[in-house]
Amino acid sequence: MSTAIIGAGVMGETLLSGLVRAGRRVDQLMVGEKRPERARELEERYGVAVVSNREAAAKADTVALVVKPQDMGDVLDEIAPQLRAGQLVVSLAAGITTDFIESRVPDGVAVVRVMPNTPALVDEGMAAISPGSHCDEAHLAEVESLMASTGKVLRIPEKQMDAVTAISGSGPAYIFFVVESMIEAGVHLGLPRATSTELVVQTLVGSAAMLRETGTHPVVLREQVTSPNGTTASALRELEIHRVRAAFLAAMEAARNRSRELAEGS
Ligand SMILES: NC(=O)C1=CN([C@@H]2O[C@H](COP(=O)(O)OP(=O)(O)OC[C@H]3O[C@@H](n4cnc5c(N)ncnc54)[C@H](O)[C@@H]3O)[C@@H](O)[C@H]2O)C=CC1
Ligand SMILES: O=C(O)[C@@H]1CCC=N1
Repeated sequence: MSTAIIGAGVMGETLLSGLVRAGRRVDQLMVGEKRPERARELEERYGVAVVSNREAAAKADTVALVVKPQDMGDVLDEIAPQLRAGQLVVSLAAGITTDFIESRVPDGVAVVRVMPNTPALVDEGMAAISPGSHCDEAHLAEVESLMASTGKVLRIPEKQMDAVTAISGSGPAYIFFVVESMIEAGVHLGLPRATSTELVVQTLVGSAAMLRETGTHPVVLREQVTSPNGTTASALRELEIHRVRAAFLAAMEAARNRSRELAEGS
């Protein structure tokens, strides 16, 4: 089964590198990319063929669209004449609905919407997938296997996609923001930057491993760290005073709303 990736920016390369690491034959992969210097970079790095979008659409069994939501209409108009029944189009773009894609491709082309995230680069990705209306179990299984090469995959109803985008699609950015803030705080407290960075990164990795390996609720894990009248309680009081919990809710509502706006083309 050949796979084409159209749009090889951050997420397109993440998908491509994951497929290569998972052992997909490079001669079964191809890339369509608008920027010539970026195309050359990927050819050199992976030995993958970079072809026109139309050639990619004509040749591949599965066509993964990884361009910005605002570019999706143009790309679909460009490749639609090359697509034929039986092919599978997979969109990784925020906001873009399967309805939008299905209205622009020939009948009989199956469509699956995916929301991945960047930890896929280290095979710890979280991808959610939703079928379009002409999609059967084999198509979903194909996309599941595509995304499972770089992490976990969850099947969800498409109406949950905007919320999923706000939580796991954008999620790594919130975590990196927290990490960056904690490292900076360590520097303010007098720690060398390298020491602060090592402390914060390992604390994050250790906490994530506890969540996954114990399956214990995060509230319980937080309570275990919070000694009566101790340091953690003092810190958590400040986070509540500064309404960090409310800020997270507002931030993720904003991301969900932005995903909805992208569906409307803005
Ligand atoms: N970066 C992330 O963490 C995530 C991104 N996504 C989705 O992935 C998509 C791409 O996002 P990024 O990789 O971050 O953006 P990006 O800007 O890094 O990559 C987009 C790529 O598409 C190329 N491109 C644009 N028009 C093209 C065309 N007509 N033909 C061929 N290539 C074309 C650009 O040159 C660029 O290399 C977006 O729809 C985004 O919503 C989804 C989940 C996470
Ligand atoms: O920021 C964005 O729009 C994309 C979608 C999810 C993560 N990055």
